[in-house]
Amino acid sequence: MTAPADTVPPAGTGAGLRARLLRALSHPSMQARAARFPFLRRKVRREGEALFDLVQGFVSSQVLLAVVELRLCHRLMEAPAHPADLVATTGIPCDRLTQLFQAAAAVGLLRRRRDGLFDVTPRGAALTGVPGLEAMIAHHGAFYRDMGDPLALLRGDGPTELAELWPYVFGPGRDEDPVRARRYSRLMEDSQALVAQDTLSAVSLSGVRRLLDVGGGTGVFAEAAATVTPGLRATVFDLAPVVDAARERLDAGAHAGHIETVAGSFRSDALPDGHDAVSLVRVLYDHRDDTVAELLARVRDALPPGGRVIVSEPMSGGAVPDRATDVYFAFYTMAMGTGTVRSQARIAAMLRAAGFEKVRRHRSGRPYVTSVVEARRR
Ligand SMILES: CC(C)=CCC/C(C)=C/CC/C(C)=C/C=C/C(C)=C/C=C/C=C(C)/C=C/C=C(C)/C=C/C=C(C)/C=C/CC(C)(C)O
Ligand SMILES: C[S@@+](CC[C@H](N)C(=O)[O-])C[C@H]1O[C@@H](n2cnc3c(N)ncnc32)[C@H](O)[C@@H]1O
Repeated sequence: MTAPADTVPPAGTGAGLRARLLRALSHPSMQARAARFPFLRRKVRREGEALFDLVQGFVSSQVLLAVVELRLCHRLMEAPAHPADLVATTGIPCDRLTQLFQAAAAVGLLRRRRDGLFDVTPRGAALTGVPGLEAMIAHHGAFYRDMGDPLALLRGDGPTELAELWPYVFGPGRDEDPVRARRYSRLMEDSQALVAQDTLSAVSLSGVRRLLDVGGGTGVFAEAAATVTPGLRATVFDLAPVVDAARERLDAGAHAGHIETVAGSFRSDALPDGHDAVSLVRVLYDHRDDTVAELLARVRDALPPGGRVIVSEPMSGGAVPDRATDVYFAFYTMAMGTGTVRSQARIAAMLRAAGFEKVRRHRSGRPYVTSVVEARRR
């Protein structure tokens, strides 16, 4: 099959040369021949490994899930062990458990010692300490089932399990079950610690007296902001069942007197005013462009001229696609139903269209945790 004429650059241009080279590299005989040249051999091997890594990604993820479900890193942090030591408590035959230990060592979570015992590596120890990470890994079953047929997901055929897990994206009405709201709030709460840490190291809130955290969940970000900003008072705005859970959490914490909660929907209610900054942490990527445009208009209306809006969430790499956000978060938000990851440039454009100026895109140290864009109301 030949490519359409407009995709094939004229012969003799650099792009034409590149297209011919790529076509040649797709032939097995050419791949074998390239591997015979010492200066190409390393490149050929690396490309093979990179392709194999893509092929086996799901299997590695499921090894990780088994490690998490068995609390293997926790157990081995107490004392190094041989797989045989865990047969009785796990109910897994020794030969299979040995395979799991080997696999976990191969992906860098465990280390096989000379005496045949296994212990954890710094990576395995870090896995147990990253707040919310094990809960996130454990809930991936729903996501992976949605990814089981990626073309159906891309076409938007049928319901997805993640949409059931995060029902609030469909708006009030689907989100009144308090047990369900508590469950998703807990997942967000657990994974918020790193996001708050990176957001607050990207932006300084000094000078902000009143912060409104829209879609603030159970108030973890508001608390973190109050902790690093003396004198800051915050308001958490979220749907009624989430706000109930927030109040319960906040009342037991150190900043209860400094953090108010207001229940409402940003789809139908005006946002509370009297704040000099508004944060939107992991909120926009849950929603379609029209919902986001309306929300940003409400944020603008709630702020005084010069007031700040801070957007923090995993963002697409845009012109330079990013592995964590353009793969994992893009498909995660797609499976949620209405969400999408947007690049910093796209969010900046939406902010400008909503009446904001002086847009700043902060460089992210960990795009897989969050990226930040802030702006001022005109
Ligand atoms: C001791 C010896 C021998 C050497 C020491 C060497 C040394 C110092 C090593 C360093 C060890 C160390 C301290 C490592 C620390 C590692 C850290 C902090 C890792 C952090 C990793 C964070 C990860 C992987 C975060 C993942 C986050 C995910 C998957 C979040 C998903 C969130 C989702 C899906 C949210 C969904 C909610 C919604 C609704 C879409 O908004
Ligand atoms: C992904 S969570 C983020 C929570 C928190 N900001 C965080 O990063 O952990 C999105 C939040 O937006 C809230 N939300 C969704 N739709 C909303 C609406 N229409 N009005 C107010 N809050 C809403 C959800 O209840 C949820 O708490």
